[in-house]
Amino acid sequence: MPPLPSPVTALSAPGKVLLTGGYLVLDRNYTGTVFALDARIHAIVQQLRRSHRRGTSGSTTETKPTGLGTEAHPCGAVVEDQDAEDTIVVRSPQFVDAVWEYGVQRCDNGGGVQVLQKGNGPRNPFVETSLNYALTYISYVADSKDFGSLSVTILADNDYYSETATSRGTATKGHGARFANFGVPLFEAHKTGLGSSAALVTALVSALVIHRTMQAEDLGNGRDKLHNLAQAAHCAAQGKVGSGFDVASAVYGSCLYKRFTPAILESVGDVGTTGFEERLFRIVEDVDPEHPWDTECVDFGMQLPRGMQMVLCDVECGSQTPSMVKKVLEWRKNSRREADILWAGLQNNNERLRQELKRLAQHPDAITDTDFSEISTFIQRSRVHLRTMTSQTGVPIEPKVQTELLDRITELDGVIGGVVPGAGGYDAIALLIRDDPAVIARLNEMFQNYESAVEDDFGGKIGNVRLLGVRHGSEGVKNEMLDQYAGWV
Ligand SMILES: Nc1ncnc2c1ncn2[C@@H]1O[C@H](COP(=O)(O)OP(=O)(O)O)[C@@H](O)[C@H]1O
Ligand SMILES: C[C@@](O)(CCOP(=O)(O)OP(=O)(O)O)CC(=O)O
Repeated sequence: MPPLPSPVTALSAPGKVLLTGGYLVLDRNYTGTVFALDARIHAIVQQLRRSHRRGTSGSTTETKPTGLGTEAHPCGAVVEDQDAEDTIVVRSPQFVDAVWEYGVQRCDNGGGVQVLQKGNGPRNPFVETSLNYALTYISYVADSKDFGSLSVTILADNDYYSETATSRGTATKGHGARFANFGVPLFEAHKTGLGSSAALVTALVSALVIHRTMQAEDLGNGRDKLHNLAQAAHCAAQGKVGSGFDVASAVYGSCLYKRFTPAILESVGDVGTTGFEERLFRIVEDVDPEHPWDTECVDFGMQLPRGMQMVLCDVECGSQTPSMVKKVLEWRKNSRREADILWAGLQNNNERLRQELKRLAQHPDAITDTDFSEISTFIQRSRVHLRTMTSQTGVPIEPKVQTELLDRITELDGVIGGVVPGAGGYDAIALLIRDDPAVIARLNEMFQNYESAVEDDFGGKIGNVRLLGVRHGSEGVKNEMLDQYAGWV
C-alpha cells in the first residue's frame, strides 16, 4: 500500500533577470548570466480526498467534488463512476475569478493523464499543462492512477505585476502585507517581466511531484528531474522551445546558463497520444541515450559582490518577446557574418563582466573602492553592442527611451550601471547599484518627476518609472512553511 500523502505541500520558485546574454543564449555556443530574484511564486497543494476507484488503495473520503456524470474525454478514456472522479481546483486568490476546476482523465494506450477544465471560463495553459505533465509523470513512476482530489493555491509575490488601485490599498492592511490582492482578473494584470510563467510551472510541478512521489527532503536530489519536467511542461505550454534560462533559474537559482539541445524536447508529443507517458518519463529521468540532457548551470547560487545590489525599475510599458526573437533570429540567419562578429563581441564582454562580478564576490577584500569601475565599463560596453543589435535588426532591444533612462540613471552617484535585460524592449530595467539606502533615495527622487525628453525610435512610451521592491535572491525552488499563507489558503 503506497504511503498516504502529507495533507499539504508547499514550494516556491523564483523569478529571474537575464542580466546579459539575451538572444545569444538561444544558441548553445553562447551563454547567459541569469540572476534569480527574491520575488517568488508559491504553489500550495492540499489533499482533499483520496480516490476510491476499484483496485486502488487508501479510500478515505473527506470532501466530495461535484461529479460530471459519465463523460467521453478527448483522449478516448471514459470516466464511468461519477463518485470516483478526482477533481483538481486551482485558485489564484490575488486575482478576480481566478479559479480553474478540472476533472482528471486517464488516457488509453499510455497517453498519460489529462485534465479537462470544467465550465466555460478562460483557460490557463500554464496551469493546465503543468497538471497534465506532473500527473502523467507521477502516475507512471508511482504505477498508480489514484491521485485523489486536490486543491491548489497559487500565490505570487507582488512585484510580478504592476500595482493596481486595490493592491496599493491592501499593502496597508495586515492580511495583504505579504501577498497583495490585485482586485482585477489575471489577464488584466500588467506583468513586470520577472518570468511569472516559468516560476509558476516550476513551483507547481515540483509541489505536485513532491506531494505524491517524494518527501520534502528529497528536493535536493530530485532537482534535475524537476528541472527536466518543468522545462518540458513550460515549452509545451508556450508552444515553443525557448532557451529555458527562466525555468533553469527557477529550479537551480542564479547561474551562468548554457541551454539544452532543443531536440531533447522535440519528440515528446502531446498528452493523450499513444506512448506519451513513456516518452515523458524518459525525458524526465534522462534515460534516452540519443538525447541526453546537456543543460549547463555553472556557479549556481552565485551572489553579487559585497556592497553591491541589484534593483529593477518598472517602466509600465510592455514588449512582445516572441516577435522580437523571431525578427532577431531572422536577421542573424540573413546576416551571419555581421551577427557572428556582434555575438562574439557581446559574449566576450559579458564573460568579462561575469568574471569580474565573480572575482569581487569571492574576494571581498579586493573591493578597495566602492565605485566598481570595471563593472561599469563592461556594462557600458555591453550596451553599445546591444544598441548596434538594435539598429542592425530593427528590433527595439535598447530603444531610445530606454537609452535615455539608463543614461540618466547611470549619472546618479552610486549607480554602477544598468541594462534592459533579457529580450530588451520596454520591460523593466535592471540596475546594479551600491548597496546603500541613499542610492535608492536618489533613484526614487529622480523617478518622481521623470519624463522622457526624446522621441523613441520605435514609438514606445515610458509610463511611470517605479522602483520594484525585488532584489536578487539566488536560490532556486525550495520547500516552504505554511504559516506565511494565513488568510489566503
Ligand atoms: N499568479 C498566477 N496565477 C496563475 N497563473 C499565472 C499567474 N501568474 C502568471 N500566470 C500564468 O503565466 C502567464 C504569463 O506568462 P508569460 O506571458 O510567459 O509571462 P512571463 O514573462 O511573466 O512569464 C499567464 O497568462 C498565466 O497563464
Ligand atoms: C530573447 C531571449 O534570449 C531572452 C528573453 O528574456 P526575457 O527575460 O525578456 O524573457 P520573457 O520572460 O519571455 O519576457 C529568449 C530566450 O532565451 O528564451
